[in-house]
This record gives sequence, C-alpha cells and structure tokens, in this order.
Amino acid sequence: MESGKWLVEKRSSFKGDSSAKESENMSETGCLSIIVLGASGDLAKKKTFPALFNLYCQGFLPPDEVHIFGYARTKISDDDLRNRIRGYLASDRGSSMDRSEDLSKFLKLIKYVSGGYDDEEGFQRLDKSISEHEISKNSMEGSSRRLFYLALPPSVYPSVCKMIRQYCMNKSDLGGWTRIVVEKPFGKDLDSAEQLSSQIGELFDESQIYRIDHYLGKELVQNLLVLRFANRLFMPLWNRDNIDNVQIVFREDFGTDGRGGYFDEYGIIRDIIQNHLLQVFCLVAMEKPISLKPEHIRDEKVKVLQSVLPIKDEEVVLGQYEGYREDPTVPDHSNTPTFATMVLHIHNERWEGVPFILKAGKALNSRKAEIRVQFKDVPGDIFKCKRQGRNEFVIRLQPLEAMYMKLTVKQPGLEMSTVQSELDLSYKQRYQGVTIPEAYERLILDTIRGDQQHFVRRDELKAAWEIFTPILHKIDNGEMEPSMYKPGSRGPEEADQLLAKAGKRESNYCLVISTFVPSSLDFCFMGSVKITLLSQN
Ligand SMILES: NC(=O)C1=CN([C@@H]2O[C@H](COP(=O)(O)OP(=O)(O)OC[C@H]3O[C@@H](n4cnc5c(N)ncnc54)[C@H](OP(=O)(O)O)[C@@H]3O)[C@@H](O)[C@H]2O)C=CC1
Ligand SMILES: O=C1O[C@H](COP(=O)(O)O)[C@@H](O)[C@H](O)[C@H]1O
Repeated sequence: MESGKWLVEKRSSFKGDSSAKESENMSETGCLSIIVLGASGDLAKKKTFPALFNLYCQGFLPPDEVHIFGYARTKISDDDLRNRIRGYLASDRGSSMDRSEDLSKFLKLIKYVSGGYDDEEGFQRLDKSISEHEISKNSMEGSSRRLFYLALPPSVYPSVCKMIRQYCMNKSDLGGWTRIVVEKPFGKDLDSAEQLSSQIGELFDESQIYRIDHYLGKELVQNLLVLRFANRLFMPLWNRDNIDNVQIVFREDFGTDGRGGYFDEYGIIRDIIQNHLLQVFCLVAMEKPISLKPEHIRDEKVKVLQSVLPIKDEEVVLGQYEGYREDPTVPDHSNTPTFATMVLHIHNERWEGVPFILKAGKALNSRKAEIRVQFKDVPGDIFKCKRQGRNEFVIRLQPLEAMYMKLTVKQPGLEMSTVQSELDLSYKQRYQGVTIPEAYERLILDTIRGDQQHFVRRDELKAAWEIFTPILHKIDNGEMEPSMYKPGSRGPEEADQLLAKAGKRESNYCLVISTFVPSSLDFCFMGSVKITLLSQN
C-alpha cells in the first residue's frame, strides 16, 4: 500500500438511511489516531493491541501517519502500558520471523492518557494529545481520522460516547472522520439493547458505529457468502427439499477461566449464541443479497432473523458444568447456563420445517466451532442391504479451518460395497504457507476502511434480541434450570436427545488413511475406511 493514501469506500452520514447511501472512492490523506479505551484491560492486551501490531507489521498502519493512544483510569505511564502489552505482541503466529525491530518501533507509537470514563478533564487531555499528534504530522484540520475502540464494559459506553462526542471529535469534515467500535455484549435483552442503541444513536450516526462480532472476522465465516452464492453446486441444494437439519456448534474445552464474574451476569446464550452463532446462522440461512454492498447483505440478515419463530421451551436444553460455582466471583446458587442447545425454526419458503440446532458450551470435551449441514436420505435407495450414511457438508471454523463433504462411494475392491468418504478441503494442506489473519485484525482494518459489511447493524441487533429475550427472561426468573454436566464431557445427555429428536443422525465415522497432500486440486478424494459408528461431535 502506498504510504499516506487510503483507498476507501466513503459513506455519507445521513441518519438511519444507510441503504440509500451511494459510495464513492476517494483517497484519505489525514493522519490516523487509534484510541483504545480500556487499554489496561484483558481484551486490549490479548486482542486489540496484538491485532494493531499485526496490521502495523504488514504495512497497514504507516508510522508517519498513525498514532495509537491507550486510555483508562489506571494510573500508569506510557512505558508501563508498553511493558504490559509487550509479551502479547511477541509471537508471530507460528512463523519464526524476528519481529523485535518492528515491535520496538510499534511500541513507540503508543501513548497513554489516564482518566475516568465520565471525566471531562480526562477527555480534554486525550483530545489535546490527539491534536498534538495531528499537528506534528501536519494533518490538515478536519482531514484527520479518529478511531475510538471501546474495550470496556458496556455499562460505560453511554458516558464514554458522550465524552467523545463532546471533546474528541475530529473538527470538521474534509475527508476525515470519527468512528467508534463497540464490543459485545451490546445489551442484556431487547429493552436494554434498544436503550443502549438509542443513547449511542443520539450521539453518532449508524455509519460511525461499528458493533464488532469477531466471528464475522473469521476466515471461514467470511467464506460462507462466497461458498453459497459463487458455486452453482450449492444453489439448488440449499433448501428444505434437500437439507434435513443444520447444526451450528461452539465448544470450548475450558471453563470461564478467570472471567466468572462477567460470565455469570451473561451466560452462554448472551456470550456466544445470541451473537457469534446467530451471525453464522444468518450467513447460512439468508437469501442472496442483491449485491455485496454492506447494506444489501445486512438487509438480508435482518429478513431471515425476522423470520425466526419463537423458541419453544421444550426445544431448549441448558447445562452448567460441575465446579462452575467454585469460582469465588460466581454466586453459590448461580443458575447461569454454561451450556445451551436450542432449535430455531425459520418460517419462510426456503427453510420451513428444517431445524437449525445451535449449541454452545464451556468446559466440554473439545475446542471446536463448526457448521454441519446434514442432507436428507437418498430417496429410492437401491443399496438397501447396507444403511447409507447421509451426505453432510461440514465447515470447520476452528481449529484447523476446513470444509469437507461426506459422500457415499464404492469401497475400492472387487465387492460392490459402499463406504463413506470425504471431499476434503483442509486449509493447512491446500494453502500451505498462507497465514490466515486473526479476526480482530481483519475487522479493525475494515473500520479504518469504512467497510461495515462485517459489523452488526442496529436493526439486526434488535431482531437478534427479539429471538432470545423471552427465553432469557425465563432463565433469569428461575423458570428454567440448567442440568449439571461433568467438565470434559459432551454436556448434558438431554442435549443429545434433543438433537436426535430434531433429526440429527450420527454418521458413519471415516478414518482418513491417505497421506496424499493435494497440491493442484481444490478438492480431492481421500481414501478412507469405515471403522465403527461413532459420534463425530
Ligand atoms: N476479554 C475478552 O476476551 C473479550 C471481551 N469482550 C468484551 O470486550 C469488552 C472489554 O472486555 P475486557 O477487556 O475483558 O474487560 P475488563 O474487565 O478487562 O475491562 C477493561 C477495562 O475497563 C475498565 N473497567 C473494568 N470494569 C469497569 C467498570 N465497572 N467501570 C468502569 N471501568 C471498568 C478497567 O480499566 P481501568 O480500571 O484502568 O479504567 C479495565 O482494565 C467487554 O465489553 C467484553 O464483554 C468481548 C470478547 C472477548
Ligand atoms: O466472545 C467470546 O468469544 C470467546 C471465544 O472466541 P474464539 O474466537 O476463541 O472462538 C469466548 O471464549 C468468550 O467467552 C466470549 O466472550
């Protein structure tokens, strides 16, 4: 990228009518200030600063125009902040490249300002520091760009936004901008989310607000649109005539890991399902957008969310892992689910009658996030003597990104017997040497470029909360209790029973025995033998 030139899609800032916006390409020349509010916290050190460092190393944050500010209440110096985050920036995602020179240059770009989240003087000091940087870079007033990243608990979003609006906006509009990035959880239910949206909406236009959901930055989540709408193969199959059920699964093999206090207030539905899994659900189930413009994509997401029927109590299983309450920050009688499985039904022409099973859990037997699209049985099956496995299309978001299609094929040999095998696209094998960017890295770059495609729009958020609020209120009121499960297990047994009832069929387990590494083919057959009937989940 040419230093000093940013080719971006510039949006107009009319309130509430983002779909009507025309975009125009223009280059941005003003200097860029990235302000991490809550710089002393967990997210900032683990995700935000490392993502910024990776962008810096790749040349996306040129040192002659970018400056980074940390802001929080903790009284520390610039060097204290640099030392706090240094250890999180050192590794280069598995590569042996020495980045120590980049690291010291990057750390020099960071300044720290201490102040409260409703402290006028603090924000005036912050503005002064930003302005000094802008002046030192000869940035024309009004052309500078200010990106505020709120790595903070949502309780302080309104006051922080008010302070930014009052004291820290860029001064006029000569191609510059002010944008804010807010983290989930954005509210706790429909009312609180709407209230928060209104409070922030009074201060910033929708086009300035980037509601981040880091699952939208994952490589295979971003691939979903391409997969569905750029492949003729899938178009005629992606519907109720062919698909029996869809499972969207998130599993973690560790518990709340020192975040028990936060987690207990929210629970697994608010922490994972209402946002991450629902965003994946949208991309799997939505109709084709009329173009790739962010507003067109988000319009389709809203439509499918609005077509979801109310969740039935009997199609929800909640769990809590044994030992969860031993965390001193968790109340002794906490009812908070650390596991949930639920079935969503979509009332539209494409999906009527197809269960979408959303499942998420902490302290389970593995760490995995995947989408499983299970096809219907073959009608008029002529291979009756052996029960055939169903076709299944699996997209593994993590770890080890992959997608594979389970097919029934002839078992190689003289007999006419069948076996389940896989068309396998494992990214590590197919894209050797390619580094897959971290979700936060991609999304922060999008905020700088002004691309809101992978961010959650206000009406999308509202539709998402509408789906889950009734069930969340029942849990909060103690009307639904979680079943206990053992850490390291599959979760409560009732969850498997619910899945079986919803139509999920265990498929034949395939042992891939080929060591052939595809080099020129996108898809290849891999030899496999059926060893036993085992669950793959
Ligand atoms: N940590 C993670 O892995 C993830 C976090 N998130 C979200 O990101 C945001 C930040 O998360 P995280 O960094 O973990 O949060 P922290 O609890 O670490 O808080 C960040 C900073 O905010 C300040 N702070 C904490 N509590 C309060 C409070 N009650 N009132 C005012 N200020 C407070 C503290 O800074 P100081 O006291 O110095 O002002 C703290 O260092 C949250 O919205 C979270 O839900 C989302 C995904 C993952
Ligand atoms: O947002 C969150 O996500 C993480 C899981 O993210 P991943 O990218 O590692 O899958 C989860 O651990 C955390 O509880 C939640 O707040």
